[in-house]
Amino acid sequence: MYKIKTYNKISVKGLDRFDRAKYEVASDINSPDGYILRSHKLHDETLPESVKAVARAGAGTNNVPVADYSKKGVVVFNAPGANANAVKELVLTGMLLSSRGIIRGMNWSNSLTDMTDAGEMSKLMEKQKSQFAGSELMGKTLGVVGLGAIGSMVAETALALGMNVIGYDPALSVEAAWRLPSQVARAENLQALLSRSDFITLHVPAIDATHHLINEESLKSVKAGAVLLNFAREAIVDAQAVVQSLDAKKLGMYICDFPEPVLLNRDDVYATPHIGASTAEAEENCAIMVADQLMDYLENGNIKNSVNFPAVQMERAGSDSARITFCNDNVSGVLGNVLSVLADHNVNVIDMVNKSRGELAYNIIDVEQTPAADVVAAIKAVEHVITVRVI
Ligand SMILES: NC(=O)C1=CN([C@@H]2O[C@H](COP(=O)(O)OP(=O)(O)OC[C@H]3O[C@@H](n4cnc5c(N)ncnc54)[C@H](O)[C@@H]3O)[C@@H](O)[C@H]2O)C=CC1
Ligand SMILES: O=C(O)CCC(=O)C(=O)O
Repeated sequence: MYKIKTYNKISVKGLDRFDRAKYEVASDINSPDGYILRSHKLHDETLPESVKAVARAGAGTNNVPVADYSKKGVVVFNAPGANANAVKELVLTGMLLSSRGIIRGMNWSNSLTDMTDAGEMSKLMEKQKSQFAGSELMGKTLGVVGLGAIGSMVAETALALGMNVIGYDPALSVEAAWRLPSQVARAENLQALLSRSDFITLHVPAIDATHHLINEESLKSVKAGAVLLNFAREAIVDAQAVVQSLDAKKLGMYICDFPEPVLLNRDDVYATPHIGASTAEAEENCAIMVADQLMDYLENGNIKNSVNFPAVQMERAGSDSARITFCNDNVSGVLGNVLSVLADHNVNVIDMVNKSRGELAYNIIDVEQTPAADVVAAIKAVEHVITVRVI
């Protein structure tokens, strides 16, 4: 029986993927084999030794101490692209809210509670509506920082609305580059993007390199009146610097998914409570994707969509065979030493795969018979081997 510990509200559609004959799934569970979580922060928690994999039902993994877990041989999965459409739609909403008098206009309408005559209300409305006039998105320039799953969808939608789109992404993957519409112009650097954009939207991960990417210095480059949208992470923007820029009438508005005390109760800030991925569809997509990945790893050792391990997939050699998986420091000779252990114990290898990523290597070896406990112990004892499983 595998045990899965859940954190946060995980879609039932995803949890239903786990066959309850083989899996116990609960928020309160001892010695779990795996975790499924959303934004719950794991940095200050002790990881039980039983945990083999952690599945983030979403995109960002900054709430998981990935580097520490890598050292322990714990695979961290995420759900790339599974909530991108939900975020894209909220970004679009943010752009529309910032360019039209929607919120102020609705608040004004709702304040007319003393009026009882519909005709009088209509007259007043026609007289006052000019204070809520706005501008259109068509023809404006959108700068997209980070052109991955979300950034590319936002860019595509903006182009369809008749906007000009420029993008900046120094780490763009080949796959993401193929996905990108050819009309997206490339900015040489962040400063060039900021100086040309009427709207700036951030879609980068929260990593050391993006910490306070938007700060006092970079905000000097924005066009007067530009709207900044942050549906990525709080840490990417220095909120204090944003407030200074808003007060100086440089930045026009800040639309974000991360309220901070300094941002509250301002007409030029709209802050939603981290609801970018909070749609039924996104929650289901993410939960289903990571549940499937977690099961395939626990039951077969296959790895898909990990942020710290290589992608490794191998068909089972046959129903009579057994599977050994192990992960090790990515140094030479480890696989050879493990194969020597198997040879010394007359364990015949049928099929195998070995891949590495950064400082880690991961291996799947199908063998003719289930290895005895002393063979597993001997593999574990090989220098640089981190974890071993027989499945
Ligand atoms: N508000 C919300 O609820 C949600 C927020 N997010 C946040 O959005 C981020 C992006 O999500 P996805 O597009 O799905 O991820 P992704 O991994 O598909 O795309 C991220 C892109 O950022 C680029 N990048 C990395 N460093 C950069 C830098 N210094 N400058 C410019 N580009 C850089 C990468 O090359 C990549 O193309 C996530 O890491 C997460 O923090 C994601 C989903 C929901
Ligand atoms: O699960 C959530 O609601 C947060 C989504 C998110 O921020 C992400 O996927 O990176």
